[in-house]
Amino acid sequence: MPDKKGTKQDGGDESTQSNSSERTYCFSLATCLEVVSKLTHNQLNRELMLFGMSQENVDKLEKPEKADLLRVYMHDGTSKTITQTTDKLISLTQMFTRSANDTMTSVQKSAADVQLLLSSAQKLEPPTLPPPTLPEAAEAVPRTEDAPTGGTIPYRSLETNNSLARFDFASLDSELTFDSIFANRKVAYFGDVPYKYSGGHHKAKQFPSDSKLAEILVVVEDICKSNGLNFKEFNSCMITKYESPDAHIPPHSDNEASIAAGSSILTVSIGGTRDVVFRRRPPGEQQTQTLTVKHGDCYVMTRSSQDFFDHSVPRVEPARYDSPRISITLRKLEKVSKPVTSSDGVNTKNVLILSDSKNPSFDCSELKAPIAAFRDNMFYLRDLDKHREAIRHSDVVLISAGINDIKKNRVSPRKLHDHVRNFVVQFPNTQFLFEAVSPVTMAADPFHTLNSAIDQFNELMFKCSLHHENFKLFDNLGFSLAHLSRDGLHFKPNGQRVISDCWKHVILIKFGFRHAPLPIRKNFLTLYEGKSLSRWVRNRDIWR
Ligand SMILES: O=C(O)CCC(=O)C(=O)O
Ligand SMILES: [Fe+2]
Repeated sequence: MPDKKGTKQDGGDESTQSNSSERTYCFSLATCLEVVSKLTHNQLNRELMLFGMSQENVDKLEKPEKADLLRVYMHDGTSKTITQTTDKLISLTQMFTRSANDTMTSVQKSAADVQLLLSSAQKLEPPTLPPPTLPEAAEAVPRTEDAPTGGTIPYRSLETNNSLARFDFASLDSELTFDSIFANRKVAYFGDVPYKYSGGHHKAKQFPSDSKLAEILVVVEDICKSNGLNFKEFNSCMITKYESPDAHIPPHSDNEASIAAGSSILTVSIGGTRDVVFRRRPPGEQQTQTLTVKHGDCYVMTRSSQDFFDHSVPRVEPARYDSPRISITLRKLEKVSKPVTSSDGVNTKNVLILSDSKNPSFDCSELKAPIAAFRDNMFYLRDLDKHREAIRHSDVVLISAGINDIKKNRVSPRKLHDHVRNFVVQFPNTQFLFEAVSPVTMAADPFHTLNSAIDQFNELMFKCSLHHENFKLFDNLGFSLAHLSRDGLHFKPNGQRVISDCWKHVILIKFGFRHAPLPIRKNFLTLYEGKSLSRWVRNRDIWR
Protein backbone atom coordinates (compact mmCIF):
# COMPACT_ATOMS: atom_id res chain seq x y z
CA MET A 1 0.00 0.00 0.00
CA PRO A 2 1.30 3.46 -0.69
CA ASP A 3 2.68 5.07 2.37
CA LYS A 4 2.49 8.73 3.31
CA LYS A 5 5.42 9.46 1.07
CA GLY A 6 3.57 7.85 -1.83
CA THR A 7 6.45 5.56 -2.72
CA LYS A 8 5.17 2.92 -5.02
CA GLN A 9 6.57 0.02 -6.88
CA ASP A 10 4.57 -2.56 -8.74
CA GLY A 11 5.54 -5.97 -7.61
CA GLY A 12 4.43 -9.52 -6.92
CA ASP A 13 1.38 -10.35 -4.74
CA GLU A 14 1.67 -10.36 -1.02
CA SER A 15 5.39 -9.61 -0.98
CA THR A 16 5.13 -7.03 1.67
CA GLN A 17 8.12 -5.38 3.17
CA SER A 18 7.51 -3.93 6.51
CA ASN A 19 9.47 -1.70 8.78
CA SER A 20 8.45 -0.11 12.02
CA SER A 21 7.83 3.44 10.88
CA GLU A 22 8.09 3.39 7.10
CA ARG A 23 6.54 0.68 5.02
CA THR A 24 6.67 0.30 1.35
CA TYR A 25 4.02 -1.78 -0.40
CA CYS A 26 4.93 -3.21 -3.71
CA PHE A 27 1.37 -3.52 -5.07
CA SER A 28 -0.52 -1.64 -7.67
CA LEU A 29 -3.26 0.74 -6.54
CA ALA A 30 -6.01 -1.62 -7.78
CA THR A 31 -4.63 -4.47 -5.66
CA CYS A 32 -4.37 -2.16 -2.64
CA LEU A 33 -8.00 -1.02 -2.97
CA GLU A 34 -9.13 -4.62 -3.19
CA VAL A 35 -7.10 -5.54 -0.08
CA VAL A 36 -8.63 -2.61 1.86
CA SER A 37 -12.10 -4.09 1.56
CA LYS A 38 -10.81 -7.34 3.09
CA LEU A 39 -9.07 -5.74 6.09
CA THR A 40 -10.34 -6.35 9.59
CA HIS A 41 -11.52 -3.52 11.83
CA ASN A 42 -8.23 -3.36 13.64
CA GLN A 43 -6.19 -3.49 10.49
CA LEU A 44 -8.21 -0.56 9.10
CA ASN A 45 -7.61 1.38 12.34
CA ARG A 46 -3.88 0.86 12.09
CA GLU A 47 -3.79 1.85 8.49
CA LEU A 48 -5.81 4.98 9.13
CA MET A 49 -3.51 6.02 11.97
CA LEU A 50 -0.60 5.59 9.64
CA PHE A 51 -2.18 8.32 7.50
CA GLY A 52 -2.15 10.57 10.59
CA MET A 53 -5.64 10.08 12.03
CA SER A 54 -5.89 10.06 15.81
CA GLN A 55 -7.01 6.96 17.70
CA GLU A 56 -9.98 8.85 18.96
CA ASN A 57 -11.24 9.79 15.52
CA VAL A 58 -10.54 6.38 14.10
CA ASP A 59 -12.60 4.82 16.89
CA LYS A 60 -15.62 6.92 16.03
CA LEU A 61 -15.83 5.51 12.50
CA GLU A 62 -17.68 2.37 11.42
CA LYS A 63 -15.83 -0.23 9.37
CA PRO A 64 -17.28 0.70 5.94
CA GLU A 65 -16.52 4.37 6.63
CA LYS A 66 -12.96 3.47 7.64
CA ALA A 67 -12.48 1.50 4.45
CA ASP A 68 -13.81 4.43 2.36
CA LEU A 69 -11.62 6.89 4.17
CA LEU A 70 -8.63 4.67 3.63
CA ARG A 71 -9.45 4.51 -0.10
CA VAL A 72 -9.61 8.34 -0.17
CA TYR A 73 -6.20 8.55 1.52
CA MET A 74 -4.79 6.08 -0.93
CA HIS A 75 -6.16 8.00 -3.93
CA ASP A 76 -4.81 11.13 -2.47
CA GLY A 77 -1.41 9.55 -2.05
CA THR A 78 -1.46 8.32 -5.63
CA SER A 79 -2.44 11.68 -7.09
CA LYS A 80 0.26 13.26 -4.94
CA THR A 81 2.73 10.84 -6.48
CA ILE A 82 1.40 11.64 -9.97
CA THR A 83 1.63 15.38 -9.27
CA GLN A 84 5.15 15.00 -7.97
CA THR A 85 6.14 12.90 -10.96
CA THR A 86 4.51 15.39 -13.32
CA ASP A 87 6.30 18.27 -11.57
CA LYS A 88 9.53 16.40 -11.89
CA LEU A 89 8.86 15.75 -15.57
CA ILE A 90 7.97 19.40 -16.13
CA SER A 91 11.13 20.57 -14.41
CA LEU A 92 13.17 18.02 -16.39
CA THR A 93 11.52 19.21 -19.62
CA GLN A 94 12.27 22.79 -18.63
CA MET A 95 15.83 21.85 -17.92
CA PHE A 96 16.17 20.13 -21.29
CA THR A 97 14.48 23.05 -23.06
CA ARG A 98 16.90 25.44 -21.34
CA SER A 99 19.87 23.40 -22.33
CA ALA A 100 18.49 22.98 -25.88
CA ASN A 101 18.04 26.78 -26.03
CA ASP A 102 21.55 27.27 -24.72
CA THR A 103 22.87 24.88 -27.36
CA MET A 104 20.84 26.69 -30.04
CA THR A 105 22.20 30.09 -28.92
CA SER A 106 25.75 28.83 -29.01
CA VAL A 107 25.17 27.26 -32.45
CA GLN A 108 23.75 30.58 -33.70
CA LYS A 109 26.68 32.45 -32.21
CA SER A 110 29.11 30.11 -33.91
CA ALA A 111 27.26 30.58 -37.21
CA ALA A 112 27.50 34.38 -36.76
CA ASP A 113 31.21 34.04 -35.97
CA VAL A 114 31.70 32.00 -39.14
CA GLN A 115 29.82 34.67 -41.15
CA LEU A 116 31.96 37.38 -39.62
CA LEU A 117 35.12 35.47 -40.44
CA LEU A 118 33.95 34.90 -43.99
CA SER A 119 33.06 38.53 -44.62
CA SER A 120 36.26 39.82 -43.05
CA ALA A 121 38.16 37.34 -45.18
CA GLN A 122 36.47 38.86 -48.25
CA LYS A 123 37.36 42.35 -47.08
CA LEU A 124 40.96 41.44 -46.60
CA GLU A 125 43.21 43.32 -48.96
CA PRO A 126 44.92 41.06 -51.45
CA PRO A 127 48.57 40.70 -50.60
CA THR A 128 50.28 43.92 -51.59
CA LEU A 129 52.32 43.42 -54.68
CA PRO A 130 55.35 45.56 -55.21
CA PRO A 131 54.50 48.50 -57.50
CA PRO A 132 55.20 47.72 -61.14
CA THR A 133 58.59 48.89 -62.20
CA LEU A 134 59.86 49.84 -65.57
CA PRO A 135 62.12 46.79 -65.90
CA GLU A 136 58.89 44.76 -65.90
CA ALA A 137 57.78 46.65 -69.01
CA ALA A 138 61.23 46.12 -70.42
CA GLU A 139 60.78 42.40 -70.04
CA ALA A 140 57.46 42.46 -71.88
CA VAL A 141 58.80 44.63 -74.68
CA PRO A 142 62.38 43.89 -75.53
CA ARG A 143 64.84 46.76 -75.67
CA THR A 144 65.97 47.75 -79.12
CA GLU A 145 69.12 49.39 -80.33
CA ASP A 146 67.65 52.86 -80.50
CA ALA A 147 66.18 52.86 -77.00
CA PRO A 148 66.91 56.16 -75.25
CA THR A 149 69.36 55.87 -72.41
CA GLY A 150 67.78 54.37 -69.33
CA GLY A 151 64.45 53.78 -71.02
CA THR A 152 62.58 51.09 -72.84
CA ILE A 153 60.59 51.16 -76.02
CA PRO A 154 56.92 50.41 -75.51
CA TYR A 155 56.43 48.91 -78.96
CA ARG A 156 57.94 46.29 -81.20
CA SER A 157 57.92 46.43 -84.98
CA LEU A 158 57.07 43.04 -86.41
CA GLU A 159 58.89 41.34 -89.24
CA THR A 160 56.24 41.09 -91.99
CA ASN A 161 58.42 39.98 -94.94
CA ASN A 162 56.34 42.39 -96.99
CA SER A 163 53.43 39.96 -96.83
CA LEU A 164 50.83 42.72 -96.40
CA ALA A 165 52.04 44.84 -99.32
CA ARG A 166 49.56 43.31 -101.78
CA PHE A 167 46.58 44.78 -99.96
CA ASP A 168 45.52 48.30 -100.78
CA PHE A 169 43.83 51.08 -98.89
CA ALA A 170 41.00 51.67 -101.40
CA SER A 171 39.62 48.14 -101.53
CA LEU A 172 39.72 47.80 -97.75
CA ASP A 173 38.14 51.22 -97.30
CA SER A 174 35.34 50.51 -99.76
CA GLU A 175 34.01 47.54 -97.80
CA LEU A 176 34.00 49.26 -94.41
CA THR A 177 31.23 51.23 -92.76
CA PHE A 178 32.60 53.61 -90.16
CA ASP A 179 30.72 54.87 -87.15
CA SER A 180 31.53 58.56 -87.22
CA ILE A 181 32.16 58.83 -83.54
CA PHE A 182 35.11 61.17 -83.65
CA ALA A 183 35.46 64.26 -85.72
CA ASN A 184 39.21 63.75 -86.15
CA ARG A 185 39.06 60.14 -87.32
CA LYS A 186 36.59 57.47 -88.31
CA VAL A 187 36.21 54.25 -86.45
CA ALA A 188 34.67 50.83 -87.11
CA TYR A 189 34.63 47.98 -84.62
CA PHE A 190 34.19 44.22 -84.70
CA GLY A 191 34.47 41.94 -81.71
CA ASP A 192 32.89 39.27 -79.52
CA VAL A 193 32.62 41.74 -76.68
CA PRO A 194 31.75 45.42 -76.49
CA TYR A 195 34.65 47.84 -76.11
CA LYS A 196 34.32 50.88 -73.88
CA TYR A 197 37.06 53.44 -73.43
CA SER A 198 37.36 57.02 -72.41
CA GLY A 199 35.14 58.92 -74.80
CA GLY A 200 33.84 55.99 -76.83
CA HIS A 201 31.79 52.82 -76.75
CA HIS A 202 31.32 50.09 -79.33
CA LYS A 203 28.82 47.28 -79.24
CA ALA A 204 29.92 43.71 -79.96
CA LYS A 205 29.68 43.10 -83.71
CA GLN A 206 30.29 40.03 -85.80
CA PHE A 207 33.49 40.01 -87.78
CA PRO A 208 32.86 40.06 -91.58
CA SER A 209 34.11 36.64 -92.69
CA ASP A 210 34.20 37.03 -96.45
CA SER A 211 36.10 40.30 -96.69
CA LYS A 212 39.42 41.99 -97.42
CA LEU A 213 39.72 42.53 -93.69
CA ALA A 214 39.47 38.77 -93.09
CA GLU A 215 42.12 38.18 -95.79
CA ILE A 216 44.44 40.64 -94.12
CA LEU A 217 44.00 38.90 -90.79
CA VAL A 218 44.90 35.53 -92.30
CA VAL A 219 48.26 37.07 -93.20
CA VAL A 220 48.52 38.71 -89.77
CA GLU A 221 48.06 35.29 -88.18
CA ASP A 222 51.18 34.09 -90.04
CA ILE A 223 53.06 37.23 -89.02
CA CYS A 224 52.10 36.52 -85.40
CA LYS A 225 53.39 32.95 -85.68
CA SER A 226 56.75 33.98 -87.04
CA ASN A 227 57.07 36.71 -84.39
CA GLY A 228 56.15 34.48 -81.44
CA LEU A 229 52.76 36.05 -80.81
CA ASN A 230 49.49 34.31 -80.10
CA PHE A 231 47.05 35.48 -82.78
CA LYS A 232 44.23 33.37 -81.29
CA GLU A 233 44.06 35.55 -78.18
CA PHE A 234 42.68 38.53 -80.12
CA ASN A 235 38.91 38.86 -79.93
CA SER A 236 38.41 42.47 -80.92
CA CYS A 237 39.30 44.48 -83.97
CA MET A 238 39.21 48.26 -84.15
CA ILE A 239 39.63 49.99 -87.47
CA THR A 240 40.61 53.64 -87.58
CA LYS A 241 40.66 55.74 -90.71
CA TYR A 242 42.85 58.85 -90.93
CA GLU A 243 41.71 60.45 -94.14
CA SER A 244 43.33 63.88 -94.02
CA PRO A 245 46.51 65.50 -92.69
CA ASP A 246 44.36 66.82 -89.86
CA ALA A 247 43.07 63.39 -88.86
CA HIS A 248 44.80 62.20 -85.71
CA ILE A 249 44.41 60.36 -82.43
CA PRO A 250 45.47 62.40 -79.38
CA PRO A 251 47.86 61.03 -76.74
CA HIS A 252 46.21 58.21 -74.82
CA SER A 253 46.97 54.84 -73.29
CA ASP A 254 45.08 51.67 -74.11
CA ASN A 255 44.80 50.98 -70.41
CA GLU A 256 41.14 50.09 -70.03
CA ALA A 257 40.52 47.43 -67.43
CA SER A 258 38.72 45.37 -70.05
CA ILE A 259 41.97 44.78 -71.98
CA ALA A 260 43.30 41.48 -70.64
CA ALA A 261 46.30 41.74 -68.36
CA GLY A 262 49.45 40.38 -69.99
CA SER A 263 47.97 40.55 -73.49
CA SER A 264 49.36 42.25 -76.58
CA ILE A 265 47.86 45.05 -78.67
CA LEU A 266 48.71 44.65 -82.34
CA THR A 267 48.30 47.31 -85.02
CA VAL A 268 48.46 46.84 -88.79
CA SER A 269 48.92 49.88 -91.02
CA ILE A 270 47.38 50.07 -94.48
CA GLY A 271 47.77 53.06 -96.79
CA GLY A 272 49.61 56.33 -96.11
CA THR A 273 52.66 56.73 -93.91
CA ARG A 274 52.10 58.15 -90.43
CA ASP A 275 54.06 58.67 -87.26
CA VAL A 276 53.06 56.98 -84.02
CA VAL A 277 54.52 58.94 -81.11
CA PHE A 278 55.18 57.16 -77.82
CA ARG A 279 55.73 59.15 -74.69
CA ARG A 280 56.84 58.15 -71.21
CA ARG A 281 54.23 59.03 -68.58
CA PRO A 282 54.40 61.57 -67.04
CA PRO A 283 55.17 63.32 -70.30
CA GLY A 284 58.64 64.66 -70.87
CA GLU A 285 59.77 65.87 -74.25
CA GLN A 286 63.09 64.09 -74.28
CA GLN A 287 61.31 60.82 -73.72
CA THR A 288 59.13 60.71 -76.82
CA GLN A 289 59.92 58.11 -79.44
CA THR A 290 58.50 58.07 -82.92
CA LEU A 291 57.72 55.03 -84.98
CA THR A 292 57.02 55.79 -88.61
CA VAL A 293 54.55 53.26 -89.94
CA LYS A 294 54.27 52.62 -93.64
CA HIS A 295 51.84 50.59 -95.76
CA GLY A 296 51.86 46.96 -94.59
CA ASP A 297 53.74 47.60 -91.34
CA CYS A 298 52.79 45.94 -88.07
CA TYR A 299 53.67 46.97 -84.55
CA VAL A 300 52.76 45.54 -81.20
CA MET A 301 52.49 47.05 -77.70
CA THR A 302 51.90 45.22 -74.45
CA ARG A 303 49.00 45.95 -72.15
CA SER A 304 51.47 46.47 -69.31
CA SER A 305 53.43 49.11 -71.22
CA GLN A 306 50.26 51.23 -71.30
CA ASP A 307 50.75 52.05 -67.64
CA PHE A 308 54.06 53.73 -68.42
CA PHE A 309 53.59 55.17 -71.90
CA ASP A 310 50.97 56.86 -73.95
CA HIS A 311 50.83 57.04 -77.72
CA SER A 312 49.30 59.21 -80.39
CA VAL A 313 49.09 59.58 -84.15
CA PRO A 314 49.53 63.34 -84.53
CA ARG A 315 48.34 65.53 -87.33
CA VAL A 316 50.85 65.99 -90.15
CA GLU A 317 51.89 69.06 -92.04
CA PRO A 318 50.03 68.97 -95.37
CA ALA A 319 53.41 69.03 -97.14
CA ARG A 320 54.41 65.80 -95.39
CA TYR A 321 51.09 64.06 -95.93
CA ASP A 322 50.98 61.37 -98.59
CA SER A 323 47.66 59.52 -98.54
CA PRO A 324 44.91 58.30 -96.19
CA ARG A 325 45.69 55.52 -93.76
CA ILE A 326 43.69 52.77 -92.07
CA SER A 327 44.97 51.12 -88.93
CA ILE A 328 43.64 47.78 -87.71
CA THR A 329 44.17 47.24 -84.00
CA LEU A 330 43.67 43.81 -82.44
CA ARG A 331 43.15 43.44 -78.71
CA LYS A 332 42.24 40.74 -76.24
CA LEU A 333 39.26 41.99 -74.28
CA GLU A 334 37.86 40.28 -71.21
CA LYS A 335 34.51 38.61 -71.84
CA VAL A 336 32.89 40.63 -69.07
CA SER A 337 33.04 44.26 -69.97
CA LYS A 338 34.17 46.08 -66.83
CA PRO A 339 33.68 49.79 -66.27
CA VAL A 340 36.59 51.86 -67.47
CA THR A 341 39.05 51.99 -64.61
CA SER A 342 42.48 53.35 -64.22
CA SER A 343 45.28 50.91 -63.66
CA ASP A 344 45.04 51.27 -59.88
CA GLY A 345 41.45 50.09 -59.98
CA VAL A 346 39.78 53.39 -59.13
CA ASN A 347 36.73 54.09 -61.24
CA THR A 348 37.73 56.48 -63.96
CA LYS A 349 35.92 59.78 -64.41
CA ASN A 350 35.60 60.31 -68.11
CA VAL A 351 35.93 63.88 -69.29
CA LEU A 352 35.23 64.87 -72.86
CA ILE A 353 36.48 68.24 -74.02
CA LEU A 354 34.75 69.48 -77.13
CA SER A 355 36.42 72.58 -78.40
CA ASP A 356 36.81 74.56 -81.58
CA SER A 357 40.26 75.39 -82.87
CA LYS A 358 41.09 77.63 -79.87
CA ASN A 359 43.24 75.06 -78.20
CA PRO A 360 44.24 72.16 -80.42
CA SER A 361 47.28 71.26 -78.33
CA PHE A 362 45.47 70.69 -75.06
CA ASP A 363 47.30 67.87 -73.31
CA CYS A 364 44.74 65.52 -71.85
CA SER A 365 47.35 63.39 -70.13
CA GLU A 366 48.09 66.26 -67.74
CA LEU A 367 44.85 65.29 -66.04
CA LYS A 368 45.75 62.25 -64.00
CA ALA A 369 43.80 59.21 -62.82
CA PRO A 370 41.05 58.86 -61.81
CA ILE A 371 40.30 61.50 -64.45
CA ALA A 372 40.64 60.31 -68.03
CA ALA A 373 40.29 63.27 -70.37
CA PHE A 374 39.75 63.16 -74.06
CA ARG A 375 39.58 66.14 -76.40
CA ASP A 376 37.83 66.24 -79.71
CA ASN A 377 37.38 69.01 -82.23
CA MET A 378 33.98 70.61 -82.43
CA PHE A 379 34.11 73.67 -84.60
CA TYR A 380 30.41 74.49 -84.34
CA LEU A 381 27.99 73.95 -81.48
CA ARG A 382 25.56 72.64 -84.07
CA ASP A 383 27.91 69.63 -84.35
CA LEU A 384 27.12 68.48 -80.82
CA ASP A 385 25.03 65.80 -82.47
CA LYS A 386 28.12 64.14 -83.92
CA HIS A 387 29.45 63.61 -80.42
CA ARG A 388 26.27 62.12 -79.01
CA GLU A 389 27.85 58.71 -78.28
CA ALA A 390 30.91 60.21 -76.68
CA ILE A 391 28.75 62.55 -74.57
CA ARG A 392 26.65 59.61 -73.41
CA HIS A 393 29.75 57.87 -72.06
CA SER A 394 31.28 60.87 -70.34
CA ASP A 395 30.87 61.99 -66.77
CA VAL A 396 31.77 65.57 -67.60
CA VAL A 397 31.65 67.34 -70.95
CA LEU A 398 33.51 70.61 -71.21
CA ILE A 399 32.32 72.65 -74.19
CA SER A 400 34.34 75.48 -75.62
CA ALA A 401 32.63 76.53 -78.83
CA GLY A 402 29.95 78.89 -80.10
CA ILE A 403 31.82 81.78 -81.63
CA ASN A 404 31.78 80.17 -85.08
CA ASP A 405 28.03 79.53 -84.94
CA ILE A 406 27.45 83.17 -84.02
CA LYS A 407 30.11 84.76 -86.22
CA LYS A 408 30.19 82.52 -89.29
CA ASN A 409 26.71 81.03 -89.35
CA ARG A 410 24.87 83.95 -87.76
CA VAL A 411 22.78 81.57 -85.67
CA SER A 412 20.53 83.54 -83.34
CA PRO A 413 21.60 83.45 -79.66
CA ARG A 414 18.20 82.06 -78.67
CA LYS A 415 18.34 79.22 -81.21
CA LEU A 416 21.87 78.33 -80.23
CA HIS A 417 20.94 78.33 -76.56
CA ASP A 418 17.95 76.05 -77.23
CA HIS A 419 20.17 73.65 -79.14
CA VAL A 420 22.65 73.32 -76.27
CA ARG A 421 19.89 73.14 -73.67
CA ASN A 422 18.35 70.20 -75.57
CA PHE A 423 21.52 68.21 -74.96
CA VAL A 424 21.62 69.18 -71.33
CA VAL A 425 18.09 67.89 -70.90
CA GLN A 426 18.73 64.72 -72.91
CA PHE A 427 21.77 63.71 -70.86
CA PRO A 428 20.78 64.37 -67.25
CA ASN A 429 23.58 62.12 -65.97
CA THR A 430 26.28 64.06 -67.74
CA GLN A 431 27.64 67.23 -66.19
CA PHE A 432 28.20 70.01 -68.69
CA LEU A 433 30.79 72.72 -68.16
CA PHE A 434 30.14 75.42 -70.70
CA GLU A 435 32.74 78.04 -71.37
CA ALA A 436 31.14 81.42 -71.92
CA VAL A 437 31.89 82.73 -75.42
CA SER A 438 34.50 85.41 -75.11
CA PRO A 439 33.76 88.88 -76.43
CA VAL A 440 36.03 89.89 -79.30
CA THR A 441 38.12 93.04 -79.37
CA MET A 442 36.68 96.31 -80.65
CA ALA A 443 38.96 96.07 -83.65
CA ALA A 444 37.42 92.74 -84.60
CA ASP A 445 33.89 94.04 -84.03
CA PRO A 446 33.75 97.79 -84.75
CA PHE A 447 29.97 97.99 -84.85
CA HIS A 448 29.47 95.86 -81.76
CA THR A 449 27.08 93.53 -83.58
CA LEU A 450 29.07 90.40 -82.79
CA ASN A 451 29.69 91.28 -79.17
CA SER A 452 26.06 92.10 -78.57
CA ALA A 453 25.01 88.66 -79.93
CA ILE A 454 27.73 87.06 -77.78
CA ASP A 455 26.44 88.90 -74.71
CA GLN A 456 22.88 87.77 -75.37
CA PHE A 457 24.01 84.18 -75.84
CA ASN A 458 26.10 84.18 -72.66
CA GLU A 459 23.23 85.65 -70.73
CA LEU A 460 20.91 82.88 -71.93
CA MET A 461 23.49 80.24 -71.05
CA PHE A 462 23.88 81.73 -67.60
CA LYS A 463 20.11 81.48 -67.13
CA CYS A 464 20.31 77.89 -68.33
CA SER A 465 22.85 77.17 -65.56
CA LEU A 466 20.34 78.41 -63.02
CA HIS A 467 17.68 76.04 -64.26
CA HIS A 468 19.65 72.87 -64.91
CA GLU A 469 21.71 71.25 -62.19
CA ASN A 470 23.89 69.42 -64.73
CA PHE A 471 24.86 72.58 -66.56
CA LYS A 472 27.36 75.16 -65.35
CA LEU A 473 28.74 78.20 -67.09
CA PHE A 474 32.31 79.33 -66.50
CA ASP A 475 34.44 82.12 -67.78
CA ASN A 476 37.87 81.47 -69.16
CA LEU A 477 39.65 84.42 -67.67
CA GLY A 478 42.41 84.06 -70.25
CA PHE A 479 40.02 85.52 -72.80
CA SER A 480 40.07 88.91 -71.19
CA LEU A 481 43.86 89.20 -71.47
CA ALA A 482 44.34 90.99 -74.77
CA HIS A 483 48.07 90.34 -74.95
CA LEU A 484 47.41 86.58 -75.19
CA SER A 485 45.50 87.01 -78.40
CA ARG A 486 46.77 87.44 -81.93
CA ASP A 487 43.82 89.32 -83.33
CA GLY A 488 41.11 89.45 -80.72
CA LEU A 489 39.84 86.05 -81.90
CA HIS A 490 42.77 83.64 -81.97
CA PHE A 491 45.30 82.88 -79.29
CA LYS A 492 49.04 82.94 -79.13
CA PRO A 493 50.68 79.80 -77.69
CA ASN A 494 50.97 81.34 -74.22
CA GLY A 495 47.27 82.27 -74.49
CA GLN A 496 46.45 78.65 -75.27
CA ARG A 497 48.37 77.64 -72.17
CA VAL A 498 46.28 79.99 -70.01
CA ILE A 499 43.11 78.59 -71.54
CA SER A 500 44.26 74.98 -70.95
CA ASP A 501 45.04 75.77 -67.34
CA CYS A 502 41.56 77.16 -66.88
CA TRP A 503 40.00 74.01 -68.39
CA LYS A 504 42.01 71.85 -66.03
CA HIS A 505 41.09 74.11 -63.15
CA VAL A 506 37.33 73.85 -63.75
CA ILE A 507 37.50 70.07 -64.28
CA LEU A 508 39.38 69.65 -61.00
CA ILE A 509 36.80 71.85 -59.26
CA LYS A 510 34.00 69.81 -60.77
CA PHE A 511 35.37 66.57 -59.30
CA GLY A 512 36.08 68.17 -55.95
CA PHE A 513 39.88 68.02 -56.29
CA ARG A 514 40.05 71.80 -56.03
CA HIS A 515 37.97 73.84 -53.70
CA ALA A 516 37.19 77.07 -55.45
CA PRO A 517 34.21 78.70 -57.11
CA LEU A 518 33.92 78.23 -60.85
CA PRO A 519 35.41 81.37 -62.41
CA ILE A 520 32.68 83.59 -63.72
CA ARG A 521 32.71 87.27 -64.57
CA LYS A 522 30.97 89.67 -62.29
CA ASN A 523 28.57 91.11 -64.82
CA PHE A 524 26.71 87.80 -65.12
CA LEU A 525 25.77 88.20 -61.53
CA THR A 526 24.75 91.82 -61.94
CA LEU A 527 22.47 90.70 -64.78
CA TYR A 528 20.27 89.34 -62.07
CA GLU A 529 20.39 92.04 -59.50
CA GLY A 530 17.86 92.23 -56.77
CA LYS A 531 15.49 89.64 -55.53
CA SER A 532 15.53 87.14 -58.34
CA LEU A 533 19.29 86.67 -58.28
CA SER A 534 19.58 86.44 -54.54
CA ARG A 535 16.80 83.84 -54.60
CA TRP A 536 18.63 81.81 -57.24
CA VAL A 537 21.95 82.16 -55.53
CA ARG A 538 20.43 81.11 -52.25
CA ASN A 539 18.54 78.14 -53.60
CA ARG A 540 20.94 76.81 -56.14
CA ASP A 541 24.60 76.25 -56.00
CA ILE A 542 25.55 78.16 -59.08
CA TRP A 543 29.21 78.00 -58.26
CA ARG A 544 29.86 74.31 -58.68
O1 LIG B 1 46.41 54.12 -85.66
C1 LIG B 1 47.25 53.72 -84.89
O2 LIG B 1 48.36 53.31 -85.23
C2 LIG B 1 46.96 53.77 -83.39
C3 LIG B 1 45.54 53.53 -83.03
C4 LIG B 1 45.33 53.60 -81.58
O3 LIG B 1 46.16 54.03 -80.84
C5 LIG B 1 44.08 53.15 -80.95
O4 LIG B 1 43.14 52.80 -81.67
O5 LIG B 1 44.01 53.12 -79.72
FE1 LIG C 1 45.78 53.36 -78.80
